[in-house]
Amino acid sequence: MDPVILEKLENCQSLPSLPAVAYQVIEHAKCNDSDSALIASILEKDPALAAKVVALSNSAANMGAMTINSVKDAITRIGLDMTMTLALSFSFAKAMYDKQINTMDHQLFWRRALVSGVLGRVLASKMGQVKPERFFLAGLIQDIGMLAFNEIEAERYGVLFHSAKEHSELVKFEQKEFSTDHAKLGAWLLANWGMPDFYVNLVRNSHNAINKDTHIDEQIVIFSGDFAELWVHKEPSLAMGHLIKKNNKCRLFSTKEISAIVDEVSSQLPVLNEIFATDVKTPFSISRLIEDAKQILVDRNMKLIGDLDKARKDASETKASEEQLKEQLKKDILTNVFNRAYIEIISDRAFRHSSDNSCPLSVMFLDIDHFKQVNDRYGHQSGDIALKQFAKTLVKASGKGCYVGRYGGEEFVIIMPGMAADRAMAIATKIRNILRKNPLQVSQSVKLPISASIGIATFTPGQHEFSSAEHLMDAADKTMYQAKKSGRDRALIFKA
Ligand SMILES: Nc1nc2c(ncn2[C@@H]2O[C@H](COP(=O)(O)OP(=O)(O)OP(=O)(O)O)[C@@H](O)[C@H]2O)c(=O)[nH]1
Repeated sequence: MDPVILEKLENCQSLPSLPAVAYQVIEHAKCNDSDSALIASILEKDPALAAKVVALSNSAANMGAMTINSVKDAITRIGLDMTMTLALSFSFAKAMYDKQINTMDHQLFWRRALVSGVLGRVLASKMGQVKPERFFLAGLIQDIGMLAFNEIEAERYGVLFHSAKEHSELVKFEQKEFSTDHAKLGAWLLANWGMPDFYVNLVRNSHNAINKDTHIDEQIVIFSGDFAELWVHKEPSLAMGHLIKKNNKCRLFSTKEISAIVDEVSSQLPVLNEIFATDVKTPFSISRLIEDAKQILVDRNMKLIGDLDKARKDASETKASEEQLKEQLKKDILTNVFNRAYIEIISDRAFRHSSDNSCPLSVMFLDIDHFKQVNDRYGHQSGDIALKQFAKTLVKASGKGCYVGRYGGEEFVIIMPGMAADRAMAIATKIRNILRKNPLQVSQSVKLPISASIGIATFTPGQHEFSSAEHLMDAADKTMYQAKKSGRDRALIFKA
C-alpha cells in the first residue's frame, strides 16, 4: 500500500471501532476449541447484541420452523462457529452504521453493505457452501475500507464517491487518486482488528477480476458486491448488464438462477430490516430488469461494432496521413518536387538497379540562367513563382519513370532510370523548348523568358566510367557548369 496512505491509517484516531465483545469473539473464533458456555456468557453480557444474534440466527436460511430464543439455543441449533460469525456480523454492522459521515452517502453505503451480506449468504447456500453465514459477514464487511478512506481523506474521498456512477467506477477513481482501493484499506483494517485471514483475504480480493478458475469463496464475495449494485445503482438495468457480462465470463448462474437469487434476497430483506432497523426494498421487477439489461447489452454490442468500424476507419486514416507525412518529408516545400536528401537516396537506388540489371541511367543537372536578376528586378516572390513553374516544366517534360528534385537554390536534378544519353538529351531539348515558348508572367505587362544550363551524365553498365551514384551526379553537375561557362541556355553531355 502507498506509504502515505498507510501512515494516515496508522495515525487515524477516528477509524470505525468494534465493541469490546467483538474482540473477544474474534479471539475465540481463531481457536478451534472454543467453549460454548463461555461464548454464550460473553455475548449475553451485551443484551442488545445477544438479541440481534438470536434474530439473525432465526433469519438464517434453511433454519427450519423452530424459533431460536437464546444465544445458547443458537449455539445448539446452528453451532458455535456460526453463532460467533453472526455476533461479529452485528458488531461490524453496528461499527459501520455508527460511523455516520457526511462526505459520502452513508445510507447508500449501509444499504449496499447489508444487501451484500444477505447476498453473500444466499449465494453461498446456492453454491453449496457449508457455512453460509461466514459469507453474510464477508459480504457485509467487504467495503469497510470505504469508511477508512472517508476518515483519512474525507474531502477528496467525498468528491470521488459522489462523482462515481457505480461501484466499479469508484474503485477506478480510488486507484487513480490514491494508487490503492478500498478493498486494500478494508483488508488492512480487518487485519488490524485481528480478524481471521479468511475474511481479510476475501475482502482484499473483492475487486479482483473474475473467471471460472477464481476460488469459489472469492466468487461469492465478488458477486455479492455486483448483485448488490442492483439495489443501489441509479439505473439497475445497467448494473444488471454488468452482472450478466461478468457472469458470462465464469458461467456461474443461468438467467433463471439470477432471478431466483434476487427473489430470495427480496424475501429475506423484511426480516433483516427489522433486525437492523433499516428499510431496504427491492426497487425493480427482476424479469423486467433482465429484459432491459439484455436489450442494453444488445445495443452496446451494436455500438461496439459501430465503434470498431470507426476505429478501423480512423486507423486507416491515420495510416494514410502517416503516408502523407512520409511523402511530405521527401518533398521540397516550395516546388513540391523531391528534396536533395531524397534525390540522393533515389540516385543510389537507381544506380544499384542499373548495375544489377545492366540498363543505362542518366542524370541531368539544370540551373536557371541569371536567376539572381529575376529576384533583383521583380522581387523574391516572382523568383519563387519562376522556381515553381520551372519545376513543373521539368516534371511535365521528363514524364513517368523519372524523378525530379531540387538540389538547392535554382539548381534542379532529374534522375532518369533506364535512359541512355540520347533520350536524356531529347528531354533536355523538350525542356528548353517549353521554357522558350512559355516565358514567365511576372506581372500583367511583363513576360520574362527563362532559360537553363543543363549537364547530362549517363551510366552505362560495363563501361566503367562511374563507380557510384555520387560520382555520376558529380559528373552531371560539372557538365552543367561547363554549359554555363560556354554561354548558358544549352545542354551538354558529359565526356570523360
Ligand atoms: N526567389 C528565390 N530565390 C532564390 C531561392 N534560392 C536561391 N535563390 C536565388 O537564386 C539566385 C542565384 O544566383 P546566382 O548563384 O548568382 O546565379 P544566377 O543569377 O542564376 O546566375 P547563373 O547561375 O550564373 O546564371 C540568388 O539570388 C538566390 O538568392 C529561392 O528559394 N527563392
